[in-house]
Amino acid sequence: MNNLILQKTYIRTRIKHERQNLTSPFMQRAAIAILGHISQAKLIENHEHIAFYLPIGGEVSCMPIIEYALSLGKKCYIPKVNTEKERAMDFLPYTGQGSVQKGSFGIYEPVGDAKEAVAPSKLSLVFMPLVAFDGNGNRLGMGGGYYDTFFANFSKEERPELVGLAYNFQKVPAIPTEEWDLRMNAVVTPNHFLCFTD
Ligand SMILES: Nc1nc2c(c(=O)[nH]1)N(C=O)[C@@H](CNc1ccc(C(=O)N[C@@H](CCC(=O)O)C(=O)O)cc1)CN2
Ligand SMILES: Nc1ncnc2c1ncn2[C@@H]1O[C@H](COP(=O)(O)OP(=O)(O)OP(=O)(O)O)[C@@H](O)[C@H]1O
Repeated sequence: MNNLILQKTYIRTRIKHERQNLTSPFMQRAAIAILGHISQAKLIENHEHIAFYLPIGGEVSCMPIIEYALSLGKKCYIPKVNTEKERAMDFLPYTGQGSVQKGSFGIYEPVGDAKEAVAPSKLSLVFMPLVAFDGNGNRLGMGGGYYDTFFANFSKEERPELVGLAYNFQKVPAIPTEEWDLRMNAVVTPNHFLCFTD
């Protein structure tokens, strides 16, 4: 393995380990605090088609934000790994807890198939799971390359607003980057709404 991949693997392992030990009250408080920043910034109000994720392994929960977005009449989508292609996922409509089941990697995914997926160009706001981030908006994910691949063919202008959700301890001094790594526009933590400039 080259040095860059080793560094990514090291950061990923360390932070994933730290995330495993979070308690449910801690995670609930964080999710509510994050919703507070998002509602105060009126981030949801300007968008109609919004992508979320359903958390695993100590990721920040989007559930309070999803409920808030649904209450505003927004269309919400959740990723589903497309097992027929490499590093591919689709965003399917989220209509409530009854419409999801455990899928790839043990993550809850919508029951429907890829035919129901939203056209990627409709999404204007995407909440991203992440393992670690840095002060330049670089993101380290689970290592599957799913988000990088999904947005690889978008030009900068077409790309939706990418907003990571994280706990404060997921911020690291620097994430080593490869040419395909996406930069996020913002990261929301329980303490801060961090916007990154170009
Ligand atoms: N909640 C959530 N949904 C998501 C993602 C994500 O990061 N988080 N993804 C973003 O890409 C896609 C799935 N990508 C994944 C890529 C790799 C692994 C993975 O390596 N999992 C470990 C076990 C999980 C763990 O460590 O807790 C494994 O299978 O060994 C999981 C998901 C689509 N849906
Ligand atoms: N646009 C791309 N073109 C070719 N290969 C890619 C691309 N994006 C990602 N990959 C491949 O996917 C692997 C994982 O990428 P990376 O470590 O950046 O994933 P990640 O951002 O942590 O994962 P995820 O987006 O699934 O959360 C890379 O080693 C690379 O081989």
